[in-house]
Amino acid sequence: MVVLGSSAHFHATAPGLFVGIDLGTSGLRLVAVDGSGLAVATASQTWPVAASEQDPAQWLASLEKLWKPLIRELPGPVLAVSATSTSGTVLPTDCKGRPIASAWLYSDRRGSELGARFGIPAGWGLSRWLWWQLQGSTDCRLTHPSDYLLTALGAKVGWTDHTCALKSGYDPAAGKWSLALAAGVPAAQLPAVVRPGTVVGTLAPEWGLGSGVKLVAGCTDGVAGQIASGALAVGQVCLSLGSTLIFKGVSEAKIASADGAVYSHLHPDGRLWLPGAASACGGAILEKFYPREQWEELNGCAEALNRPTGQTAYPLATPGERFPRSGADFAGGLPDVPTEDPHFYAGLLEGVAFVERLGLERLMALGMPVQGALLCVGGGTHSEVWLRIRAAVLGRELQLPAQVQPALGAAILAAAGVWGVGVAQAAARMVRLDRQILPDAALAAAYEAVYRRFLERWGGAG
Ligand SMILES: Nc1ncnc2c1ncn2[C@@H]1O[C@H](COP(=O)(O)OP(=O)(O)O)[C@@H](O)[C@H]1O
Ligand SMILES: O=C(CO)[C@H](O)[C@H](O)COP(=O)(O)O
Repeated sequence: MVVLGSSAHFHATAPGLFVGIDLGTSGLRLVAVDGSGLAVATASQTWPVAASEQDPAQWLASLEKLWKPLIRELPGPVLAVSATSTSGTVLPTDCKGRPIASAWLYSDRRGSELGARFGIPAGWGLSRWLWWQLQGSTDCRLTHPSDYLLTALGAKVGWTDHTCALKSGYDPAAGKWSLALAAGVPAAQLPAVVRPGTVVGTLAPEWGLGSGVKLVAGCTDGVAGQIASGALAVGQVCLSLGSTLIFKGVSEAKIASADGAVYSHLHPDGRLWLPGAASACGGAILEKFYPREQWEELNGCAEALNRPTGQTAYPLATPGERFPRSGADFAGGLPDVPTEDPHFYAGLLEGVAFVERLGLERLMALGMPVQGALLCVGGGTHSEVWLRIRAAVLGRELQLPAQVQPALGAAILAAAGVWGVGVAQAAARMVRLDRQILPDAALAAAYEAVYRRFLERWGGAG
């Protein structure tokens, strides 16, 4: 499905636009914003969620389909474009940057046993890359989806950014491909690494915006969501509830867990770290049980129920979890009422909120600083009742940026590249908070007791 949109007004004070592209699990999204972060046009296309591969020809076809109508909508000149994509997804290309196979998604388990022998954390793209090489295709270059899209738009070949590079075996502290090289990946397959926000080329004329539009290195979708939330100072936390649940904070020190499920990206501005982790428990569970058209009605039913429902689910759409529990076979558990019962839907919302709290507590125990309100982004923020449940379970104020999408994070990187400023500085100009959700004290107390039971059931180490 293709959706186009445009904003009714345009900030005349900001003479130039920035386009952010988000190549996600469930589709492609484009946003054009002005220098104050106001969206002036959007376009998106959804596609069926694949477990293992995506076809780069499909990405390009979607980009071409969305690009023309988007640029027709624009009330001013575009200054720069950047892109974000799923973290851990790898794409083999030839030396000219042309794909030579499908992209292997972050959720594809091929290579995981092989990777474990080299100490590669579960889910990292490096394991898939090793597996790909075993198939005999060694004359190829390791590329990430966002690098590829920018190359297709005209950027030079042979680079990636340090956030996409992390799960492909790059050590941002040392500035070296340490893990990839130790696992035996030939250096010739590995791209040069740049900081997100670095100008990597100019838009090719066939994309219809004239000359001089800068192409700017992007980042992973988790980091883009964090940039879009503005959570870039020490102690700030971004919770991104989309198909998955991504936790990200900001710290002075690098934080990691022994199994690699908790890791730290280098802050795009350097020096600080972005510790975090991702859970497979997230919004995908709703997709599994209910068509999207029913969600609003179900939210209304959940609103009308007496909450807490008393359910202590750990909802996973498919077996396999990374954090706060871990295990390829870990299957979690669903609410113990029929799916037609509104308590089932509400129990799913509550279960995700409990997992979110457990995740946050585990990150804090590892030393991640958490100060003030939590910033929330991702499709899950479209549900009011879910936001109120999350605020009560977490016992903290939630804040929502006006735009809750990773594509804005990419647009902010594009602006930082053109303005020649740090990403935090660009975000301070472009991220606007929309509203806050305060935890209801009585509800929070009631959820505390249910969370204790959730912990007895799921709070183990595994
Ligand atoms: N109205 C809604 N009510 C409840 N959940 C919603 C609603 N709209 C979106 N969501 C949640 O957001 C998820 C999609 O989030 P999104 O950030 O768009 O996806 P992705 O992670 O694939 O990029 C859905 O799976 C669903 O759980
Ligand atoms: O689950 C994901 C797939 O969309 C996220 O990309 C991911 O795990 C977050 O990764 P990162 O912290 O590297 O951005």
